[in-house]
Amino acid sequence: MIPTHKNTHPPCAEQRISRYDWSALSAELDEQGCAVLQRLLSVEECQSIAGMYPQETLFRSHVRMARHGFGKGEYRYFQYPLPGLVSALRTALYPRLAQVANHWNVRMALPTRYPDSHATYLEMCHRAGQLRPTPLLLQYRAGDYNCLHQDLYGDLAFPLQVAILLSDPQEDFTGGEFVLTEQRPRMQSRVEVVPLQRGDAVAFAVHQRPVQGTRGSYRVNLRHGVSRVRSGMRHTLGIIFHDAQ
Ligand SMILES: O=C(O)CCC(=O)C(=O)O
Ligand SMILES: [Fe+2]
Repeated sequence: MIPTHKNTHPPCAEQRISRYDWSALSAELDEQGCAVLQRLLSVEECQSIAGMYPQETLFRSHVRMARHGFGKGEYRYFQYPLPGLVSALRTALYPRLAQVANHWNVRMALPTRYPDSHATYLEMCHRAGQLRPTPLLLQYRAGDYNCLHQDLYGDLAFPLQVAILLSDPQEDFTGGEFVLTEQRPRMQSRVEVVPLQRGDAVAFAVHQRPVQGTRGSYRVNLRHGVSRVRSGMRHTLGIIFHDAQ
């Protein structure tokens, strides 16, 4: 029998990241502070990652949001070594976002420049005492929500992060929209609701970004959160690029 050379392996993270139009995504990040990478993960990959939630040995800590006033719902931070796909996505996404981050810092007149490789950036975090991994898995049930926040865990903070919706908004849950707010100096705040399908990733600014004004760039302060889940269950994978103190 003639073997069929159909490649049934999922593409490696670097390959799938390189398929996106990064000049369009970078322009969207510059203009809006967020951009969606449609269908970054397959349905099977989403189910497999969401299915890790009860496997306690994969995680370093478990946070019940209501106890801290963060909202309602729960999340777990992964432990090193991260699951293969989570680690590969973190490594492959970083250099694309580092270019955007460096461009932003030029525009905001901030001196920090980010290295090209995530391994080098993690070494910087580790030298600064930020050793604990930050990728996390979130789980929301009906009535749960995530208050507006910024994921800062020490002096070093990479200015962009990624969240991947692992549940199907048509089948698994209703409500539970990803939202971003942008606080502008001496102006009213702007809100953005980001529509996501299962497997979509949203890249967004962690805490500040430049906005082009009539007389140069000014800085805005961002927060993100999730509106109340009306029914069902919603899982998200969060990829944060700095490690935590
Ligand atoms: O559940 C979400 O969509 C948001 C998760 C979140 O806050 C994060 O990934 O940092
Ligand atoms: Fe967050």
